[in-house]
Amino acid sequence: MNRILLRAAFCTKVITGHLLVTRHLSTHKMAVEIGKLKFLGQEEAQKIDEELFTEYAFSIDQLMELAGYSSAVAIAKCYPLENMKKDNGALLVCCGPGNNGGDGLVCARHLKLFGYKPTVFYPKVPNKPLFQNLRLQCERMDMPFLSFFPSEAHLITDSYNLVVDALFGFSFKGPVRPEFAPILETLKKVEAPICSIDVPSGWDVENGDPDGLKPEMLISLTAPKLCAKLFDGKYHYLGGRFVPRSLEQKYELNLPPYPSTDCIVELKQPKPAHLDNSGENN
Ligand SMILES: NC(=O)C1=CN([C@@H]2O[C@H](COP(=O)(O)OP(=O)(O)OC[C@H]3O[C@@H](n4cnc5c(N)ncnc54)[C@H](O)[C@@H]3O)[C@@H](O)[C@H]2O)[C@H](O)CC1
Ligand SMILES: [K+]
Repeated sequence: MNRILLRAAFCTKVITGHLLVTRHLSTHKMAVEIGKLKFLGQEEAQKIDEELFTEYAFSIDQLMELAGYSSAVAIAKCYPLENMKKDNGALLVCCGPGNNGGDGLVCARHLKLFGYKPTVFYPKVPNKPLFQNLRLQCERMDMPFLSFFPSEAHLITDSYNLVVDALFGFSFKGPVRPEFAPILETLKKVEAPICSIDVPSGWDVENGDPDGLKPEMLISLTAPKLCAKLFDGKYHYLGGRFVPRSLEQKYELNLPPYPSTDCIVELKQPKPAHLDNSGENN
């Protein structure tokens, strides 16, 4: 019961002496104890982030690229372009003023390269080269930027196949300030699926928000945050496959194995045991 199921597609090559064995386990399921996969509190998420930059000498651009790329890959997997009915894959990507917003811009860029048609809403661009450049890259790739947020939710529902929510991540502290409050209020009423990067925006990072956004998809980065325990949308993915083993061990993250060379892994709440007849869940 108290487990997360990981659907992993494996293709492993094992060389033993002169024997080459190739194993294809295409629908193999692995169960990971939910109690083992760490759900991070706000401070711990920030500490790990800080340590990646200091102790492990990563730059923010590197990690943001991987975070945004894995988000785009997860979205493309769950919402294939060929199934999109509105305007050949029109999407709205909402980007906030911090690094979560940066992930959103990277995600938009990769979605564009995958053939989707992202429009970006980026109301507060930080005065730092990183964000200015990310915005410019999107502009130069012919992505439209909205100069104001549509006040009516149906305008968004009618025009876009889905909304990427990259407004706030693990540094959000509620209540939401007035400049972003109407945006979140409108997003709550949008009927197109919402895909939240790292944290559903406006949710308390640890306690969620029962009256907040109800994303259909959540892409947790590094490790899920505590609020992800309350996520009950259709798809929950883990991305950001950049955590060194020693850091994972130090914080006892117990990350699930990513399949093969994938940058994402799906996290699935199992059905209650009495409903699951597959036998694979035991
Ligand atoms: N290690 C990783 O997993 C990585 C994750 N990445 C992404 O970075 C965000 C966290 O980024 P950070 O800049 O620390 O914060 P946020 O984007 O969550 O937001 C900060 C931003 O929001 C403003 N703000 C905070 N509270 C409010 C409020 N109540 N109302 C309005 N505005 C608010 C604040 O002033 C800042 O401007 C993480 O979630 C991942 O998505 C990295 O990209 C890679 C490494
Ligand atoms: K978000």
